[in-house]
Amino acid sequence: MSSSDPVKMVTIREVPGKGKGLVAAQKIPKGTRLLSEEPIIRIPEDAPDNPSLRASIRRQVESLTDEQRRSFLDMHNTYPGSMSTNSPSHYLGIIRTNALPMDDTTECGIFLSACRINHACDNNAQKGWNEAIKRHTIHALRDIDKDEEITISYLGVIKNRKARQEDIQRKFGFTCSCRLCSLPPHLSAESDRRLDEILKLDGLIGKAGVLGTIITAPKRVLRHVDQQIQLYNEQGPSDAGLSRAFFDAAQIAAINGDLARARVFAERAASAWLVAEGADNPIVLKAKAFAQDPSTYDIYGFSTAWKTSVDDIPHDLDATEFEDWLWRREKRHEPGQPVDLRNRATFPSFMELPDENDVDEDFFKSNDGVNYKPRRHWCFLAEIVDYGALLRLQMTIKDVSGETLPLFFHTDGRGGEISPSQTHKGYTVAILYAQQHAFAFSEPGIRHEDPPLIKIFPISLDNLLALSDRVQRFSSTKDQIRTCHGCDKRATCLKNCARCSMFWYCDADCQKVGWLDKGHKADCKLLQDGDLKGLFSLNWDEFQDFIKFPLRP
Ligand SMILES: C[S@@+](CC[C@H](N)C(=O)[O-])C[C@H]1O[C@@H](n2cnc3c(N)ncnc32)[C@H](O)[C@@H]1O
Repeated sequence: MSSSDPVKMVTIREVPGKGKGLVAAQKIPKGTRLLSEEPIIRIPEDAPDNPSLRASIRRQVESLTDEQRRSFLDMHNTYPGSMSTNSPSHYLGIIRTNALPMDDTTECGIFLSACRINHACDNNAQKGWNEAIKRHTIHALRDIDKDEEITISYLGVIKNRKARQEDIQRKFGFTCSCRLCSLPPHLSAESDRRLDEILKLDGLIGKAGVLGTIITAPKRVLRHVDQQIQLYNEQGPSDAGLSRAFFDAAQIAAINGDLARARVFAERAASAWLVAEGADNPIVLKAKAFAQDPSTYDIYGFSTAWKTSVDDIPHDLDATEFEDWLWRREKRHEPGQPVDLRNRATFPSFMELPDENDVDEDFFKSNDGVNYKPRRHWCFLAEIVDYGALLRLQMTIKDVSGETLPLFFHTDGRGGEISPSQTHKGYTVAILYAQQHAFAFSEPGIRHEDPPLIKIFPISLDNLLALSDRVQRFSSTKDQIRTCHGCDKRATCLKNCARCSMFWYCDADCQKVGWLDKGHKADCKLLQDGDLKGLFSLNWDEFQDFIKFPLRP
């Protein structure tokens, strides 16, 4: 990250097809500050052309040294007006062609070397205004070879090829032929798909809002950032959007009280910004301060749903496990192993459900942009808190995150399909493909229309989840080793319960312990229900066609 002599590091040269450009005079490591310049001329951004602007520009040009003036007048002008190189229109044309924004001010400026840098969509350097030193800086985003051209992006957000080409042509009047714009069609299509997806995720993350889904469904927003970062990394690791994305993740964690992850994300944002902006840039200092003590950040702890301390950062995980922890990724479901009913991707809370009025791409996919079908199956679990029937059966239910909501039965039989013996406080409803519905006369809830999509299990939600924990422990196999439900011994040759075929035992004695002392009598009775067993054995991640009750795994 050193800032050595810029004269030696870069040089201005003719670049075929682009006029002049900046070229590396030596090998330059990633993160090196290539330039740090004060403006020689500054004007208000988007200033209208009027006599006072022209007078200000003339004054500034006249006060340049001879060498500065020569360099300024040698700059490219895409606004040919007056033929005279000494006229204010020519000056203004040069400024409009070359000026770089000074982000924290409302001005833009002419910088003798930075304004010589040509554009590439896969730029190897990053431009930025550093308010602390009042200079414009250029940093190497990756290792740059001697004689390689230094490039920056003239565009704010990187879009697909067609949109980029249109923007560049419209705003700057040239056609970009960088490596990214010259990819063969199939690779270009792949890159476009990633960039479109990144942009779409950007929209979803931006829409989330500090008091919106960041609090009510934080895991979903974090998943969007996780996906975005994976796409950035596939696209090319040096995109400037990466630092922003890590900082977004740090904020999502901090807002929800998760200091451990907030620290890790903020550290990653700081390191990415350090490369692109340099150690003295306020944004790097801000990210470092955030990482140092995320609890001092003003958005910390709006919710305590994810409360952790910075000491909770795990140190004994391998790289993949650490990323899974960091991003709160649901454990991938291993085929042949029982499904975990605590997995919120498959068994979401109400706030995590898709909204009926939106196409939530987390849940649905389309091949033609018109017809959508589920990406996977999902099932909403909630406990009956209350119920009644006026015009139709209605329930108040409590979901996995403790939120209560209404469930209205808009079936042909207005809920009459549900037998009274099932309508019981403390029982758990399971609704396949549930979506959020905005009722005109009540708070948001679920409008249930299709009888085969609902099932009521005679068990409380807490007990169902506890049963799922036991199933995870005593019904799964790792390297052909199982755990005896009676004595916890781990072995390969256990016998399974002949009734439910899900729990395993060393022998009849252990089975007796399991049955009488460890609650298997009740569990086994519940597991006689093929639908409950189905919840544990269905392949939820692969959607072929809609499933319904009774489940046929
Ligand atoms: C800020 S100047 C860059 C320096 C300029 N080449 C010069 O000779 O002074 C911007 C202009 O450079 C040219 N330019 C920049 N990037 C280019 C690229 N990738 N391909 C072709 N021309 C480019 C365009 O004419 C553009 O309007």
